[in-house]
Amino acid sequence: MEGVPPDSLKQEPVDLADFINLFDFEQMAKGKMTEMAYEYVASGAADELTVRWNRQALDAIKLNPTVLTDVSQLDTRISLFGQKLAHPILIAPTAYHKLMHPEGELATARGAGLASALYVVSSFTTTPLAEIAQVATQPLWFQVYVRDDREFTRNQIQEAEAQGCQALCITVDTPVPGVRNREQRGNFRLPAGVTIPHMGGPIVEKKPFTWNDIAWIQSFAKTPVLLKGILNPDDAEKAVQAGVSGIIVSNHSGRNLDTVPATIEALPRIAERVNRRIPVLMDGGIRRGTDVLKAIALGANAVLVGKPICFGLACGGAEGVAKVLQLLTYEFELAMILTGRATIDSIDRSVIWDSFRENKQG
Ligand SMILES: Cc1cc2nc3c(=O)[nH]c(=O)nc-3n(C[C@H](O)[C@H](O)[C@H](O)COP(=O)(O)O)c2cc1C
Ligand SMILES: CCCCCCCCCCCCCCC(=O)C(=O)O
Repeated sequence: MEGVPPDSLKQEPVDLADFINLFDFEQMAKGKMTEMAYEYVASGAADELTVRWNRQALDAIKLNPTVLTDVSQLDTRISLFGQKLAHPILIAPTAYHKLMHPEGELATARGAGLASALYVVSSFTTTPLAEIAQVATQPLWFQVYVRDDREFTRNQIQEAEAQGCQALCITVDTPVPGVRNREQRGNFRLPAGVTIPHMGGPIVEKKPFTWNDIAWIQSFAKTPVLLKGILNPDDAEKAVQAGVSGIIVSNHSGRNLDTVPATIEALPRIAERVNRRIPVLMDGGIRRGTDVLKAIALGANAVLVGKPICFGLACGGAEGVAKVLQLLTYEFELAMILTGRATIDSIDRSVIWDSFRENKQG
């Protein structure tokens, strides 16, 4: 358990056959992680209203299935920026994987490989990107927190691209972290020996982070640039005007600004404004195959999953991560079959029961 105090993780074997849906992982992970790590992952900002709304809003959407459709040739494949993916479920960037499992991000990358999933590596990775890239068999993207030291950020991005990362997700919703009361009570700190090799030292200068920085990143980035953390349709329009390659509709799992809307609520109006000019991805509360279907129907090209990956990692390392993704893709395939949709392109607004459709279609 290199770099992690032996008592910081409770690694007793679990039988992954016992996990039948994504919610089971959180239950089990609570017993497997230190309290500090569990509170860090599970919590949201302030009163956690947005955390709850992410789930409630997805639950409230009803489906409108079509019967007697030929779904024998089910095809979940998508293409993003020319990259061919087996399915539209990506691993969201989450920090500090060595708090969840001694193999940290290496296990996550292996799990992504087992489940044919694209993995967005956090800039708060506790494992160097070069090592992750060595074990990855699926595409990697890199998430960027823009540093006060912009030369550091430029080097970080160039290093990520040199390691083979195929896109950059610039997180724009966290100029500062939110009011994280549970994290504060848990007295969050990194255990001795766990480091974040791609974040650099402490902040020395509070520098504004604006659209000018996005233009600057695009001036040297060789890979597609996505903005992660868009909720406002006006910002989505500015992102298109700025020439970015894609956006991720996200409220950071309710960890930053509490009381912003659920992402599934923000998604349709953003998708409408973007009007397919660039891909729109979405995350926040995706736990069921039907959630993936609803997000695609309401305008997402793909979704990302955060907390369940952390819990899967804590429960079973690479196999736990893979099991989370396999359960979700399996549920998604069933949802496609049961709604009569054989391809991703055929998942449109008509699969949403009309009380939730903005443009009623009779
Ligand atoms: C424990 C944890 C750590 C996270 N770390 C990052 C991060 O380093 N960078 C980032 O852009 N987003 C981070 N996020 C946000 C996720 O990328 C993603 O937006 C969110 O988790 C999706 O919602 P979900 O967890 O409900 O699936 C983190 C989320 C969690 C739960
Ligand atoms: C080490 C200095 C970092 C400067 C960059 C500022 C970005 C804000 C940092 C927020 C911490 C969030 C950690 C991971 C995360 O996104 C989450 O927990 O959620």
